[in-house]
Amino acid sequence: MSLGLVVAAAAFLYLFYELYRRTFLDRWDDDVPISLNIPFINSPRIDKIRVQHQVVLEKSREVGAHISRGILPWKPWRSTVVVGHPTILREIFVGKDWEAFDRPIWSQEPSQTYHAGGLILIPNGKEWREARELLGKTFTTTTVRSYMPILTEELKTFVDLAEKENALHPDGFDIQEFYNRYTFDTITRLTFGSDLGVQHDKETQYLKAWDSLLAVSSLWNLIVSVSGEWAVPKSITNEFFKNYNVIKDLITSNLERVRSGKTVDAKVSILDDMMRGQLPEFMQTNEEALVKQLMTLLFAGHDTTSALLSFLTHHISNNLEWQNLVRQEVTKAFPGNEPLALEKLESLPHLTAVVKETLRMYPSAPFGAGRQMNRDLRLSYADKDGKQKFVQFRKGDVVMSAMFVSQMTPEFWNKPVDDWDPSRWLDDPNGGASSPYAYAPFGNGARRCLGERLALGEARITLAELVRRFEVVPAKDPEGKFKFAHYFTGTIKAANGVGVRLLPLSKA
Ligand code: HEM
Repeated sequence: MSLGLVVAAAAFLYLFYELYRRTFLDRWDDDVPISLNIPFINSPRIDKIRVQHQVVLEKSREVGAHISRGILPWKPWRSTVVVGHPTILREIFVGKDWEAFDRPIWSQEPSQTYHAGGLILIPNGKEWREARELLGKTFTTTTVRSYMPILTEELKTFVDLAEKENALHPDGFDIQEFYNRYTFDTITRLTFGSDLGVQHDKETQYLKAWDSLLAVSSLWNLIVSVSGEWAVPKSITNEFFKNYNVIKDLITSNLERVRSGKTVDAKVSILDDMMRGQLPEFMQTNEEALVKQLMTLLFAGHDTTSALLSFLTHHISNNLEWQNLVRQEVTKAFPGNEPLALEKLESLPHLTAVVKETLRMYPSAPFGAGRQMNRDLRLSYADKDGKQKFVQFRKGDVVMSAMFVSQMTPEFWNKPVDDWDPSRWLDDPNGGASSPYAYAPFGNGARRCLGERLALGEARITLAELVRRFEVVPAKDPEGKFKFAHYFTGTIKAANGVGVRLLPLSKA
């Protein structure tokens, strides 16, 4: 190749890059560090894909910037802004422009069929408000308390089965696996009124179909985000709809049951409650829209609660001091094995502190629900030296609310953030954070998690029952098969399960 050609190629590349930079990279004109993301190579690296929440946190600590922007080189007009700074989180959740942070367009794509249109992914606007109002009625403090008979029954099954497993494996067993089935039975029963019995039989078609549905749709999403809908093989869509239809049939059969006036075991269900109210028009005229609202509850309320219980049990089993504090509090409030009641459990400070602290270190959905800008917006925040900084959002930008970052950044907390230390919550509702928006495991504002009271109720009642019956200690694990780690698949889970032994208290 002649020297002239090399010079011409270099000049062309330089001009191309300059044009690219000026047109795309400089257009944001703010203080947010920018990186060109190449999926699987630097963002997230393929070997780190399961711990991307930790990678984001580490990067944020390393550069001291708690907001960052990534762009795909071939889609430079749209950036993804990861926000872990409480000032901007506040704007996203409750600021005067909160509606500019809408749900993402991709949430309307076919790969999201099972819950697109459900409350989590429905765009801001009339249909979302109507759905939120309807479902909101089934998640008030009073309604959640009325779910106690179902919660108590499922809890009893869980404890019986865990006790049997414990007897079979004196060195310890994985309690996360049991939580997974317990929370699935609880949420399906509360939502549709169906007692699926997966606690007794993990091979039931429903749990299998649900797990496959989530796995296949993650794969589908991944292909779409890197290449586009055209690249999704037919085998994936077929597998998706096969599983989708199992869950859909379960819901529609319950819809028919409610419409024909039958209730299950004379117990309540969210579906029964919903159908007693006035359905918004868009759900009356389109049954699929109604089905999706219910599927969303299953999606939102299963993994998240199971993760909270798993991480809670991990820490309680490794911290007998706090376990004893919670036990003393529970046995004092419910002497002589009195039945547990949510009203009283909600007022126990140590129980509340351990749950809050667990959600600080392991917010089940570490990036919340994705958002996408429906218009341009420029916001300011102060860095740690009090200097004013700007972040420019452009229409179409994807925005991730990274509460995992704000909850784990030393700058925003007055005690070490890497320690599980529930005491930070005893005297301060903000846990010693410099802003009430540094802590947001359930989000905040108009789109705050609807199931928060239910999730907290399940966590409180389960932990209270466990610690008043057993001393919960770590599994004997010389080979490290339960080595503690967490991984990310939209929600976080304990990567190797949570190994425990349950020592009945009379013999402990
Ligand atoms: C520990 C358990 C849970 C955690 C940590 C959690 C967390 C979250 C988060 C972070 C959001 C997004 C908030 C935002 O982007 O502003 C959310 C939304 C939502 N969650 Fe939960 N969640 C949990 C359990 C549940 C349960 C049990 C249900 C119901 C069965 C539920 C139903 C919902 C719904 C319907 C939304 C969407 C609300 C809307 O967009 O209007 N969640 N949740």
